Amino acid sequence: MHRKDQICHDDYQQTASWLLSQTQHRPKVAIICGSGLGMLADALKCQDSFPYSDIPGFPQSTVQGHAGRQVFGELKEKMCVCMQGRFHMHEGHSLCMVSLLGVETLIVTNAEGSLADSYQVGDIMIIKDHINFPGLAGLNPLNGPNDDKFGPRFPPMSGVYDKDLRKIAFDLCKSMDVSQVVQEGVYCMVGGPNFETIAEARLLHRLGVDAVGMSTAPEVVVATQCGNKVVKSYDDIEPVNHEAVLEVSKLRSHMLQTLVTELVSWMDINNNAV
Ligand SMILES: O=P(O)(O)O[C@@H]1C[C@H](O)[C@@H](CO)O1
Ligand code: HPA
Repeated sequence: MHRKDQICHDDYQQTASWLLSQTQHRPKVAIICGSGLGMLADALKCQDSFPYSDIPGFPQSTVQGHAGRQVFGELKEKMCVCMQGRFHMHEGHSLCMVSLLGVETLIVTNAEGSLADSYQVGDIMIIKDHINFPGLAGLNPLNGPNDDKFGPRFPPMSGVYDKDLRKIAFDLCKSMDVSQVVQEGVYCMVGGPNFETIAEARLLHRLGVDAVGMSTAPEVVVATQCGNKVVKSYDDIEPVNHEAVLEVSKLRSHMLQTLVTELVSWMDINNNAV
């Protein structure tokens, strides 16, 4: 949603309360669907879905391949909420408010560009850590006066990507017999919306970045401040333009959907509908 220095906790709370008044679902897991990966939301059973334009105080998703709906429903009998369309920093928003819905675990997917020499187009990478480039330069979603209702002023970011959930994801990939296309690596967020120059890509590669994209890090920073566990997977691609990104993400969309579905089914979650 909006930057925290523009919108306060009460505003987020009003939006969250409105959503909770419109649905019986009380999700413990939130899934952010990356470019071209919105079918994760379509798979939810007993859906209640809300176009962003109908949600009070919600911005619009403007990137092609992001439908712009908040979808509540069940995945393997676990209550989830999917953001079918995320807000990128380059769209002027940098943060989601799913924590106020009672969500405890965030699963983030996206479609990004590979830099690691050993990666192939279409590989799936499980993120083990990130570099928040805009954040390092002062463009942080936590900028502005801190409201302790969100979380601490100086939240630690070591061990953000939950080790146990990552292990479960890898074990699931083994049992799905797809380990050959699954990688683990470091993701770097850049501001976009232009893709990197060759010199910029080389710089990131030298810094140890395995894949680069324009999202995810701010969502994970905010979710971590709010006390959520995060697991992250994404299609790793070598794009030349956004259409190519969407095309490649289609390659693995089914596999990613199965992986996220199985991961959710393994989570120890108590459903508590109203
Ligand atoms: O939402 P994600 O991170 O999957 O979207 C990527 C990043 C850019 O917005 C866009 C570039 O193709 O796709
Ligand atoms: N760079 C930044 N963002 C991206 C890329 C990329 O190469 N591919 C998909 N999103």
